[in-house]
Amino acid sequence: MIYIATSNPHKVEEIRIILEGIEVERSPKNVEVIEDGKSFYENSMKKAYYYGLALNTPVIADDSGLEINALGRFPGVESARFMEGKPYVLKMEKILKMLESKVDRSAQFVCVATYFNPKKGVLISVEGKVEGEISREIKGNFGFGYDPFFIPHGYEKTFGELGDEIKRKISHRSRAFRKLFKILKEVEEF
Ligand SMILES: O=c1[nH]c(=O)c2ncn([C@@H]3O[C@H](COP(=O)(O)OP(=O)(O)OP(=O)(O)O)[C@@H](O)[C@H]3O)c2[nH]1
Ligand SMILES: [Mg+2]
Repeated sequence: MIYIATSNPHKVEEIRIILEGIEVERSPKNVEVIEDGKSFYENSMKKAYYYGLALNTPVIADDSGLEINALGRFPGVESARFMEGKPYVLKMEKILKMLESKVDRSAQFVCVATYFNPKKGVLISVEGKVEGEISREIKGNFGFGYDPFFIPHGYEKTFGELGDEIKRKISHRSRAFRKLFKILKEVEEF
């Protein structure tokens, strides 16, 4: 069993599906981590490091977000803090307004997955991405956050409409965590 260094239950559910066969649990402690990093890497490593120290056992962390190219890869590492506390539908409506005058609707979800073993000082971070575009309408209730207006390349529907079956195969999170555990199978007894 391995703890996930997150306060986000949606991530725990998705990582559990991705890492089928490996038992994962949400951290029993909520560790206050200031996510002031300029990159997903910095925030992901910070979360893994501080949770790993607090729990004194190996942990995995995820820092992720949506980058919209015509908006200078906004909201990026600010994805969670943009309009903090407001429902995601309001965040998405605001972003759709920001995109009204733009031709380029390309975007990508990015996830950096980090493993930290405080006993051996092993820290490994890998990135996963899924390219796509921002839809003109908010559609579907699957997934979480900005899923209902992100259409992954190769599909006509949003992640919100496509659901777990597709997302678990192609999402930024599944790509990052599958890559991470491929390495861990070699370097740590997983
Ligand atoms: O629609 C989405 N589908 C996804 O698959 C996805 N993955 C991340 N995000 C967004 O990016 C931010 C994460 O911020 P984040 O990595 O800091 O996580 P968080 O603050 O929720 O929990 P924690 O892991 O930091 O405790 C939040 O705004 C999420 O909505 C997603 N949105
Ligand atoms: Mg966060």
